Amino acid sequence: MIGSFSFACFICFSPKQTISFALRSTMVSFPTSSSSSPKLLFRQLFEKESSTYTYLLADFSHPDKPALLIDPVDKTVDRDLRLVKELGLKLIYAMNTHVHADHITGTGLIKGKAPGVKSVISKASGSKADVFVEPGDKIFFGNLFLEVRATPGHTLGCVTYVTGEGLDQPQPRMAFTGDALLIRGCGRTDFQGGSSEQLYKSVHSQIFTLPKDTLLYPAHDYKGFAVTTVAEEMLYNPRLTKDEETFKSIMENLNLPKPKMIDVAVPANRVCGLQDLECKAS
Ligand SMILES: N[C@@H](CCC(=O)N[C@@H](CSS)C(=O)NCC(=O)O)C(=O)O
Ligand SMILES: [Fe+2]
Repeated sequence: MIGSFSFACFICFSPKQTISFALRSTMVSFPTSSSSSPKLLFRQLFEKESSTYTYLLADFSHPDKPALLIDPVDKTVDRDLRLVKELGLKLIYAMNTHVHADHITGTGLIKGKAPGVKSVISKASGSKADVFVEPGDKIFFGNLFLEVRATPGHTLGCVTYVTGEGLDQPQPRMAFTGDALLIRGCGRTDFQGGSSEQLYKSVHSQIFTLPKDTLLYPAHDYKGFAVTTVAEEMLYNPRLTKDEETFKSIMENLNLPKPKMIDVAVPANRVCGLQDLECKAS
């Protein structure tokens, strides 16, 4: 223990939805060596059938240890909830970066197994969820927050969640890019409102403008990578370093087969995955 202090905590999803309350807290020592902040607990989890990354983030210095999951997968929900329990965290949000086409989101199952957890997705996704986020919104967990950036192009409603700026926030910043930016690649743009023109603009205006040392964490990796940085992708991304016309031509000629689960996954994910009884209509 290194001291105690009072502070205000804000839960703020949009300028219109702000709840604030005062808390008394005790700072605890740095919980993990995998994070660059004294408060953030961070875990990168992998689902091997769809090569999906799920991210667990928590404010470990807050008495409740509030936590969130980004892009949970239905098949690994039990693993993820076990980890949350083992670490003594209170899961408050199960979030998606977009409507996934290759696997069923774990958010619906999580809501069934851990009542009180709220599902989160962008308003632009047109999907059901408890909380709809828009660009600029902040999703607080304890004293930490994620900021929402719109990064459409892979799908219309894709967002990137970026750790907040400021002394108490993790440095370097971390950005969870979904399928907008993959390590040395990017999401395909040939279905679900995809647009290569939009994706190019999204990455260049919303991701490549972040500080160069920002750690980028994608929703998938098919090549064995785990993390990259803005600087690395601006130098070495084989698609996004090209000019816009070349990028569009690359994307038009990918000729990828449709994801095996697309016909099951997209309809399920539009209603927050399996067991969506608690999801509110959009
Ligand atoms: N083979 C997989 C699907 C692979 C795929 O299409 N991945 C997507 C992200 S999931 S929507 C993608 O955008 N890939 C880009 C790329 O360059 O590979 C399956 O059948 O599920
Ligand atoms: Fe996707």
